[in-house]
Amino acid sequence: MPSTLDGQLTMEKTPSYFVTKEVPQRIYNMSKNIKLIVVVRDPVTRAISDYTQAATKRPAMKPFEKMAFIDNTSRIVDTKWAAVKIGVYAKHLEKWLKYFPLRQIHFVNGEQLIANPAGEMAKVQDFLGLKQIVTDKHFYLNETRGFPCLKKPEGSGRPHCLGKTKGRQHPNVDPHVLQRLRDFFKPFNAKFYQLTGQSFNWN
Ligand SMILES: Nc1ncnc2c1ncn2[C@@H]1O[C@H](COP(=O)(O)OS(=O)(=O)O)[C@@H](OP(=O)(O)O)[C@H]1O
Repeated sequence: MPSTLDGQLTMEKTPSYFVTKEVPQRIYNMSKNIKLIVVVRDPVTRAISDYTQAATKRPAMKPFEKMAFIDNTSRIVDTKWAAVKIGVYAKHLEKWLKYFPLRQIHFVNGEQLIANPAGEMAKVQDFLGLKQIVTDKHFYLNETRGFPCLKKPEGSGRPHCLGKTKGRQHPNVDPHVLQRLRDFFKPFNAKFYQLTGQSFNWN
């Protein structure tokens, strides 16, 4: 991490921090008072998003319906598959809570970040003790992308949307497979709501 002067905030993001088991202790050793932000979304949609991204790089990948289970007959969810494993948020969070109190962790609701970006950003700014600089004036819905993009409130400068690798079309997944995954994640989601004190209404 670069040095931070008085009055400055340094931010750093990598999605894999949340799920890499050595990271909470490493970060604790660097700073016990650090503020942590985790963006979470429905783990079933997250798994499909993860798969979509991987399948773009590896077109020979098996269909999602085959990847999700350990074999074709038993319908046991493959918890070793990263797309599934990462979505078991409660297990990852428990490791962080051994080092950091909940008040130092802020959870951004990934669905709300799309539906109401200014609202989610207000909570982030609050958590970081910042003035409410980013507001609804900074977002507009890009109809073509179907996602919010950033704009300068004064109308000057070009708007900025995330790159083409974000907000990709997901494959249609067999509804029975989706239901099986929903059932699998249900208790872990409940545990996550209990640990965070927040309900994300994923089921
Ligand atoms: N504003 C805006 N524009 C485009 N996409 C948006 C936006 N806000 C959130 N999202 C969702 O972000 C998902 C991609 O995030 P990732 O977690 O893959 O990003 S990364 O791992 O940090 O690179 C991406 O997932 P996919 O839809 O599966 O591509 C989006 O659903």
